Amino acid sequence: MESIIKVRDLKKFYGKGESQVKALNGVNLNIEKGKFTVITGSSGSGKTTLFNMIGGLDYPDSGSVVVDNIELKDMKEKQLAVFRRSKIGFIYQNYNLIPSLTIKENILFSVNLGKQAVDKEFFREITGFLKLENRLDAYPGQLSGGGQQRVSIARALMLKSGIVLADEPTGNLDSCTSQEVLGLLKSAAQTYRQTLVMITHNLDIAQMADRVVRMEDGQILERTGRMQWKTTI
Ligand SMILES: Nc1ncnc2c1ncn2[C@@H]1O[C@H](COP(=O)(O)OP(=O)(O)OP(=O)(O)O)[C@@H](O)[C@H]1O
Repeated sequence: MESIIKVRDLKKFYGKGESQVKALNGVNLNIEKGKFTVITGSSGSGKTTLFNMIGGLDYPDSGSVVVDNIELKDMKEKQLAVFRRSKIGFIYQNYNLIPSLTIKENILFSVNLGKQAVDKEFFREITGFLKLENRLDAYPGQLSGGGQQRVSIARALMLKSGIVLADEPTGNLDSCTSQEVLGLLKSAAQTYRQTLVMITHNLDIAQMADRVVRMEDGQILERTGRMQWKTTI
């Protein structure tokens, strides 16, 4: 199986001396194309730091991240910004919608930012899939939390980037809405052949994934059997 994301001996330390935090302490990870991977682990284990490295939002101290055959550490800030816009659909806990734009404008925001042509047929399909077709002229504040998260999923999918990174996407939703939104996100990722990487504390969500990797103290533990884990270093 082809790995679309390859992380090699990735390190990111904060601070110096005794107070130094090894947020990523030699992470190795291959993520297969088209699969749904969950990254879980306790608070402070390094999940968000890893997410930021894979998404080209921050530079590591050492090691390498290759996304879709692109080595991220070789890129300058501006190139990374272009990479993020074109290659990654981001989904966050707080939705990150622009309140003064309509739902339609929010969904098209990333595509317009990247100056990509809008595929109108795909837009109709995605908004139908995510049950947003009747809310396109509304504003984010007029939608429920679940509705707003469906908008951010639509915005990520519209990029057709192939990779969707989601950081606790249901963290602000009740459990019933979480299930609905996750079901839609998972089936949309499958239908549109996206590689979905999701950070979550929620073990119910982890059960829906093709693969679960757990982080601890800046390292990846891979499941080797029922409730057994080993480091990948
Ligand atoms: N900018 C920073 N400056 C200093 N320390 C940081 C910084 N960012 C993260 N850290 C530290 O690095 C470690 C890993 O943080 P990270 O946010 O990646 O963990 P996490 O697993 O995502 O935690 P959570 O589940 O609480 O979001 C933590 O000890 C955190 O305090």
